[in-house]
Amino acid sequence: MTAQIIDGKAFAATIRDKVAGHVARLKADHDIVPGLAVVLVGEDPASQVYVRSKGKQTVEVGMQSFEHKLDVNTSEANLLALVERLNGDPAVHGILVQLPLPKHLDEDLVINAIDPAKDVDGFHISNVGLLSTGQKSMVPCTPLGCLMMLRDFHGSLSGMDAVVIGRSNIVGKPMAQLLLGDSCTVTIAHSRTRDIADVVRRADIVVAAVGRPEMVPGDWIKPGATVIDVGINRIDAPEKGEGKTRLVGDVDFASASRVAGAITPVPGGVGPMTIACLLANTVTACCRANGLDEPEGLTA
Ligand SMILES: Nc1nc(=O)c2c([nH]1)NC[C@@H]1CN(c3ccc(C(=O)N[C@@H](CCC(=O)O)C(=O)O)cc3)C=[N+]21
Ligand SMILES: [Mg+2]
Repeated sequence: MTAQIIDGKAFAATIRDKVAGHVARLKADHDIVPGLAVVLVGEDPASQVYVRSKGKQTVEVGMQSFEHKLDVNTSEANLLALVERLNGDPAVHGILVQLPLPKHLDEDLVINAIDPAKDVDGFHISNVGLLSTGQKSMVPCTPLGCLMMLRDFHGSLSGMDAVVIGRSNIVGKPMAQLLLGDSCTVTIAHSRTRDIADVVRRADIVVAAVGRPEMVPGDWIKPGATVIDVGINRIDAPEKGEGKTRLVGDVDFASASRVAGAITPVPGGVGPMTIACLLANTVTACCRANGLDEPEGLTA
């Protein structure tokens, strides 16, 4: 069997089209332009690439983009002062502080300083609590994108066995909450899970989010299962030439795609959906801030 490829890049383009439509309507009917502020501390090259990509796509769908770049040695007080300023800025509906932060900055402190209504990453403890109790919240972009692809492919997820590999606050835990919300039977597996191959082999849905290149082999996958690969790992690719690299997921695509029913590729799977959902969350936050009906099909 050869798995169907779930094209996240194409799906993300349809999400951006919907977002652009809502943005145009907000402008025409209410003279409102949604704004997204992205804060980058330091000069990590990969982070710079993502931030540039976010800014470009924000503008492409008609929203305002505010980029704030701070020196790698910036103080916590300085960063918190910026967050406060953005919290109070009515042109800013969404705030994203790019993670990871340099070691001397307390990520939890900074994230929880963001106004939860502007927390388009969904990382603030208020949003985490709201999501886990099934209340309206801002939902983390990567898990939201995964959920959208799963719903699109399967329709209802009710009663399916889902295994999430990885227990991070940014992907694993919120992913599990969303799958539970859609009535899956959810297992979270991680580095200490016993007989992990057998645990994963039970799953109708596998979401791999560990950040270890190609750690999930095809023989962990139940024939016909749907595999969502969240990992984006840059590895050496000497076969492409001296010093070259390539992107791979947390799943061994070659072997898994021979067993799975459907699978997301890397690149072109979850990554583009993450950014599309960031734009979707910004429109949602803007509508809520203005007491307007929020866009349908762009929230969990
Ligand atoms: N507060 C915060 N929120 C984030 O959402 C966040 C973050 N910090 N820190 C860094 C990670 C990483 N991230 C990616 C988003 C899109 C792609 C993406 O579009 N990737 C392309 C490939 C890009 C390439 O070629 O390098 C793809 O998978 O097809 C990748 C990575 C968001 N992050
Ligand atoms: Mg830190």
